[in-house]
Parts: sequence; structure tokens; C-alpha cells
Amino acid sequence: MAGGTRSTEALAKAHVLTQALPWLSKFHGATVVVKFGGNAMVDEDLKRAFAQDVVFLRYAGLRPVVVHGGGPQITRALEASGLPSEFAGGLRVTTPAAMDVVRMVLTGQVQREIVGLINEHGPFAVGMSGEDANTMTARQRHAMVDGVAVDIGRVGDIDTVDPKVLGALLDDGRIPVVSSVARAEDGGVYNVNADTAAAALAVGLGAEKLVVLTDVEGLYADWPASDQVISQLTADELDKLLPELSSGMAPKMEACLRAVRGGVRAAHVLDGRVQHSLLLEVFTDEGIGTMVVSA
Ligand SMILES: Nc1ncnc2c1ncn2[C@@H]1O[C@H](COP(=O)(O)OP(=O)(O)O)[C@@H](O)[C@H]1O
Ligand SMILES: CC(=O)N[C@@H](CCC(=O)OP(=O)(O)O)C(=O)O
Repeated sequence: MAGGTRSTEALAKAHVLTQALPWLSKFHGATVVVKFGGNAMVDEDLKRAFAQDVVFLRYAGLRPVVVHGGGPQITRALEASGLPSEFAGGLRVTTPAAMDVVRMVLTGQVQREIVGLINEHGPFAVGMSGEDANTMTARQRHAMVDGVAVDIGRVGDIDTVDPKVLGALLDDGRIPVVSSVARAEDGGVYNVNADTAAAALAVGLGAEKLVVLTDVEGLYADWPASDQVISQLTADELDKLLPELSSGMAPKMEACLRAVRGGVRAAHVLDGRVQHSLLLEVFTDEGIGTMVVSA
């Protein structure tokens, strides 16, 4: 009896592995940009599981690039410095003083921690800021509030992406970990929403997929009235929905739309509170979260 149970369990494990086979073959050599943010980034177990998943992708022959957020960490650091946190259209109002804090937290703290967690598995992660080697340049971005463009300071929208350094790191088997700060035309830097930065890098790298981890199951159809997740939608359907979206979901879904319109085959929004949701999305038949496709 016990032997029978053992062999059933073994078969189930083997089934999980064989289920991954078509996906391993399909995505071998593919570049996948993963945006890490939300609750997944504040829970210790989830952070470790995320690092494992990214290293798994690398060993499985994919080329993962991590772009990270850090909104909650920035808010805490601003508070500690006596600076206010204000958002307009899902984007942080960023004074020059706040920009210094944003840059310090993203590149100096959050990015360092992710690099450390990944490198527990080997010498893979190399951290960089989008401003390094002019990988991302930006121009000022205004927030849209009730159809009106509002000046929110040093917030940028990506102007150009130079993927050469990222490509060289990937060719060398590394996992780039990029913070969403971009070089400005005036020689300074801009604070870029991390979903926006991830989408721009996915397009610039010709990535197969953009995967955005967040703190909800996906895009809810009628939020906050219901929590019914839209499992798949086309770029045109999303375009029509965009004006109705609020808070952080607006720049996130706009980024998914830009990625898909820019040639990325699929953009996914996944629940970062579920351990290993990244692996489940890439290597199993389970449709989780929300997927945006071109048509
Ligand atoms: N239609 C929607 N579907 C899901 N979440 C939504 C929706 N509209 C607004 N939200 C809010 O957007 C949040 C995700 O955006 P944000 O907090 O910026 O995420 P992250 O920190 O992962 O970038 C959700 O936690 C939810 O409160
Ligand atoms: C312009 C803008 O809003 N920038 C973001 C950058 C970090 C980010 O996007 O972090 P999450 O993905 O964790 O929200 C901010 O200052 O919070």
C-alpha cells in the first residue's frame, strides 16, 4: 500500500516535470523581463522564492532581466526624511529632494537586496540603474488627472533604450537587476514608474514576455466592486479600458499595452503574493493572472 502511494507521488512529480517540457523547448533562449514589486517585495519568504524562480529561469536556458519597484520603501524613506508622499495618476510627485531619496532607495537599497538574494545561488545578478551607460533616457512625464496634464516634477517617461549593456550581461550568463531611474536630457535623472521602465526595456530587448508581479491576482474587471480577474485581453480591448483604470493599475496596464504594441508577444500581470507564480506562469499550462496579447 505504502509502496503504491510512493509510486503515485513519484508519478505526479514526474508529470509536473514533463508538463514543463514544451515550455522549456518554446522559451529556450528567450528574453523575459520580470517586474518585481508590491507585497512580494516586502515578505521574506516571497523574496527568496522570487530569487529561486529567476535563477531557475536562467538554468532552464531563458534570459531573465529583473526590473524592480520599491514604492513602499520610498514612501517610508521620504517619511523618515520629513518629506511628503503624494501621487497623481498613479505616479509619485517627485521634487528634486524626493528624487535624491528615490535614487538612494531604489539603486542603493532595494536593488542591492535583490542582487544579494539571487547571488545566494551563484554569481548571476549584476545590479545597475537605468541611468548607467545611458541604458534608459527619459523626458519629463506629466500625470493625467481628470483629463488634464499635471506637472509632477522629476518624473520621466522613457525616451530611448540602449540595450547593449544588458545584452552583453545576458550573453555572459548574468541576470541584470535594473532600477527604474533614467538619465534626463539636462544631465540629471528622472524617477520612472517601474512598470513603465520594465515595458520599455522589454521592447528594447525584443523580449518574448513581460511579467509584472504585483499585490493583486490580476486586472479586476470592475474594481473595487468585484474581484473577478480578466484572464486575457487584447491590446485593443485594453486600450478601451485604460481611461477607467485608477491608481497604480493605470500605469501598470498602460505599460503592458506599450510592451505588446512594441512587439513583446505577451504581457502578464501576476499575483506576487503567491509563491512561485513566475514559475507557474512560464512552465505550466495553468493560466494565472491577466495576459495581454496583441490580437
Ligand atoms: N482594476 C483593478 N484591478 C486590480 N487592482 C486595481 C485595479 N484598479 C486599481 N487597483 C489597485 O492597484 C494596485 C496595484 O498597483 P500598485 O500598488 O502600483 O502595484 P505595485 O506596487 O505592484 O506596482 C492594487 O493593489 C489595487 O489596489
Ligand atoms: C514615478 C513613480 O511613481 N515612480 C515610482 C518608482 C518605484 C515604483 O514604481 O515602485 P512600485 O512598482 O513598487 O510601485 C515611485 O516613486 O514609487
